[in-house]
Amino acid sequence: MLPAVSRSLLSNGPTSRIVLTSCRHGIIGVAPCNNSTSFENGLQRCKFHSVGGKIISPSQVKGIDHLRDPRLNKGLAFTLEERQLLGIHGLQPPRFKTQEEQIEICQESVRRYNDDLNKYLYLAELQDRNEKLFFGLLMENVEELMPIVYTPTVGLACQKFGLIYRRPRGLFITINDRGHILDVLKNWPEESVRCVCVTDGQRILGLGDLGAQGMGIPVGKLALYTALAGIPPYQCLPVLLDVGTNNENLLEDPLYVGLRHKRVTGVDYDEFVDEFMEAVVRRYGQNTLIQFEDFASPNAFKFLNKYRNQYCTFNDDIQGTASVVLAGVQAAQRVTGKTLPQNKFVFFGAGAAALGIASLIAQAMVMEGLSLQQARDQIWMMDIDGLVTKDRDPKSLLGGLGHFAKDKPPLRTLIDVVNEVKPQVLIGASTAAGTFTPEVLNSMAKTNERPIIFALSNPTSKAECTAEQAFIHTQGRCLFSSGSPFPPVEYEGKIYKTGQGNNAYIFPGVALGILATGMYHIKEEVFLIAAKAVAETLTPAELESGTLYPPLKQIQNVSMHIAVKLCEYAYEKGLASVYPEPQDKMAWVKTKIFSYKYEPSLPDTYQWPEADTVKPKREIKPVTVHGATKA
Ligand SMILES: NC(=O)C1=CN([C@@H]2O[C@H](COP(=O)(O)OP(=O)(O)OC[C@H]3O[C@@H](n4cnc5c(N)ncnc54)[C@H](OP(=O)(O)O)[C@@H]3O)[C@@H](O)[C@H]2O)C=CC1
Ligand SMILES: CC(=O)C(=O)O
Ligand SMILES: [Mg+2]
Repeated sequence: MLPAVSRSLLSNGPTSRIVLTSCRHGIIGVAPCNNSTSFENGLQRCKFHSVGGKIISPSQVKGIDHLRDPRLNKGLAFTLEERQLLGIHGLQPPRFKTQEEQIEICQESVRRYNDDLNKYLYLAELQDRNEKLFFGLLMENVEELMPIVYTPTVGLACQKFGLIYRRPRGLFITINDRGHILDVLKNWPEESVRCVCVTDGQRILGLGDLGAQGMGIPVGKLALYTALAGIPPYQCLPVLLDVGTNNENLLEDPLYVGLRHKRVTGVDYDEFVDEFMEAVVRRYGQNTLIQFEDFASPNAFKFLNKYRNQYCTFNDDIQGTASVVLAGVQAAQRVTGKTLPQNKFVFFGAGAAALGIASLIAQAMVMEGLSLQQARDQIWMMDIDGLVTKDRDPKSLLGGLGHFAKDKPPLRTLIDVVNEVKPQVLIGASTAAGTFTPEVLNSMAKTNERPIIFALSNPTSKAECTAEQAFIHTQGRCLFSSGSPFPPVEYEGKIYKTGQGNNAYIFPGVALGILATGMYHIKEEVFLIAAKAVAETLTPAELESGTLYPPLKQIQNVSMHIAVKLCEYAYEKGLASVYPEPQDKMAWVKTKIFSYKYEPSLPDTYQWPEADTVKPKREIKPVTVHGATKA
């Protein structure tokens, strides 16, 4: 006998047809076919999930699905009633454990691994097994576990992707899918995707071209969308665009899982990305947020400029990084007492991250009264060839780098530039480990009471200097931040905490603000607002301890604060598309937040067969064994 919900579907009248339904839960069931039923890609859409992908139809879930589907699984937290009514009684040990107890066990389990990659694998397996437990564990232990699901360990996971690959997560779209990318996108089982994070794997952290193995990055970024900003996991889609790789080692590696040829470039590549963007909005709507991540610098700038007024998109490496560094600089002003225009900046590395930061800082200086040229004059850029000067070939100066070129002799080394410029702020985004030498750090300390040092390159192995080196060689006076985390440093009896100057302080909150307001395009002001929001959440006590960013355990509050500020901005400027305007913006933002807490698995709507329809007990018939009759 079918449960009541299905029975009611079957009795929809003589004109109804019954069709097989496949939904995002991978569930097959029956549903009536009528005018309100939509067909797409040969399958009927699951009407039960039309409310934000949250509602689960009990009539369509088999008992065992509650243990096998990571979104339904609660492990030993199913009550006796749930176990019996869902038909999973006996499929688990008889003990009951609350979610809190389960989180404690997971904490202990993850700590038993000495190797970070094994911790990563444990967490990936947990996410595949029990989504709410995974996010509960992550959200309650951000400081301890962010370095595992994110930088630095995610870098190692990408490098070893071919070896550790177990279960699919995210969508792989290859250059061979041109012409039917929408069909591939339709294979994604979620109906209510709101955010896409996409990479082509060409510049994965500071590790270079990892091709298809770069998938770990959008997966990690989107785990932070949920863990740091509460964006529901089913609204997030990680995408890897595989156009090949120029990494010779990977091309020869039998474990490599991507297309085994050099990168496709030029018009074919551009049209491929165009088709992908169109396919996303066709399937999920015009204001689906598309975050570009870890593209090589020329492509990063090209797509940002091409799409920013056409789609709801931003480039995290350019804009998110710019915002987090500006936040750190604004926080540092409270210590140094200098206004933004009173600072000179030297950038070591002049790629996507550095140029994004330089441009946003210049914009912020203009808001404090400088002309754009005066602002740019305060900023000195260096790349692998040394100081960026006016005598360079203009065609080699991409992404607006030429705006910062100086009319100076081409100084080659960082120490020469630091000695010449005497900057207040030194920013590394070069992927070149150890380049902030003791000599460079000493020079910063000689000309500044409180030198400001950012070693942004990821993962840890690529940082321009360690936190310890920064404090030792500036006699404990620097204000230091790094892209990947460093433990606190003890120097001459004092403990210094360091902040993580990472765009993770920005992109989750920005995404939450965009979703809450339905903005169609993301203007540069968004990143100025986000920077201010981060800087103002830093308390004087935290600043006193040496860090330029709020502690990671506060990062969920930071994201909400950013989202509220973006709500205020979007409604004031008429950029929001969600109406009516919510009066209490914080309350509104909170309605968007995913809760990792387990919910009852027997919704009120669930109706069980009435007593008279229950199948009677099986009659026990006597059987004959070797001629004798047994009851
Ligand atoms: N903390 C954070 O939130 C973020 C950190 N990052 C990190 O920043 C780093 C750079 O990223 P991104 O800007 O996108 O990368 P790009 O490849 O776009 O830029 C790298 C820049 O560094 C220069 N460079 C490379 N080697 C040296 C060297 N030995 N000496 C001087 N300059 C050098 C390159 O010069 P040339 O072009 O001449 O080769 C280029 O200008 C990465 O490690 C990335 O992980 C990025 C985004 C966010
Ligand atoms: C943090 C980040 O986005 C990067 O290193 O690329
Ligand atoms: Mg990145």
